[in-house]
Amino acid sequence: MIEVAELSKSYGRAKAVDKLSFTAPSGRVTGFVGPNGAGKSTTMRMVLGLDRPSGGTALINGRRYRDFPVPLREVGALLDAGAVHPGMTATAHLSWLAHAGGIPHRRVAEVLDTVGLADAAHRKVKGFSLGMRQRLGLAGALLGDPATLILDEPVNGLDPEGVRWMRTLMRGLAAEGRTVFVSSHLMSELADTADRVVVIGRGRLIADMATEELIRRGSGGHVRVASPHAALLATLLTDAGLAVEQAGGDDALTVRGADAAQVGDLAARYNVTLHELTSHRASLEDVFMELTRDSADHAFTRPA
Ligand SMILES: Nc1ncnc2c1ncn2[C@@H]1O[C@H](COP(=O)(O)OP(=O)(O)OP(=O)(O)O)[C@@H](O)[C@H]1O
Repeated sequence: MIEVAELSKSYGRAKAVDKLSFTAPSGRVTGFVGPNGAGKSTTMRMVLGLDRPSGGTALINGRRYRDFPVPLREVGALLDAGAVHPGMTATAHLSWLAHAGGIPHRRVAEVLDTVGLADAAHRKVKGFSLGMRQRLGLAGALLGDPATLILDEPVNGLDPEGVRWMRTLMRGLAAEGRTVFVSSHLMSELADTADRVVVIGRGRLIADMATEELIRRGSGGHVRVASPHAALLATLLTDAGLAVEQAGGDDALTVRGADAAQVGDLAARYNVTLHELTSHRASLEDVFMELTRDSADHAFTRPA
């Protein structure tokens, strides 16, 4: 379990992370999402003891990262997949990490196999694609068979097959009881993977809840209804206090503020024939855009 309490980091007068509190439980994939510059990497670096907090605490299974005698056995991290010496082979890089972290050398071949790089074990990293580097970074994170994994944008650079593979792996690691804490600036990347999401913007907590609940709370859901009497139906729905828009084509309407049953019941009461009645849930991406609309990094939106 990762417990972050009132965690803050200032760079001069700028607050990269601002009194952030959340928990990432064990046995779950917790997504950590926010627009570019929201403070995700800074938070992860503080959890990993790489940056010193200006205030607050970050604990992994009740201890600070730097208090673990053999950290690699407790926490595996994938931060910057580019941070590998290009002249090293995959095996040499992992052997060096294993040696430095007090991990038995046999783990090198095991983790290369887990991440699908066994065939590239003796190739130099400079010839690796971004996706292969991500896999190698993940192999490094898994080396000490840790109970906690902290992965910063792990699907970055992976092709669709690689993304699917990474999702399955993350879910498998959580199913084994591990804490999997994974960041992305795209909510959609985590929609099928994360049990919980922690959403931040400008260093502050925006939401911390089960993924399903976050979708439910979003206002992007709507009902699509089509009728040969669309104009009459639109009037009836509007009179009932619902927001109604034309949905493309003369016969179709988009209705917000009611579920499909309520729309269908209302149409039945007035004997209005329906040709279509479908419910559309808000996508996680819709909810995310709604939540973070005002918190995107200024530098990101400022015109060049
Ligand atoms: N070493 C530093 N010195 C000064 N400012 C920094 C430093 N590191 C990060 N920042 C600032 O802190 C804020 C948060 O950055 P951070 O990299 O943590 O965001 P992020 O959510 O990981 O973004 P991205 O999705 O783009 O990686 C940004 O405004 C960034 O410019």
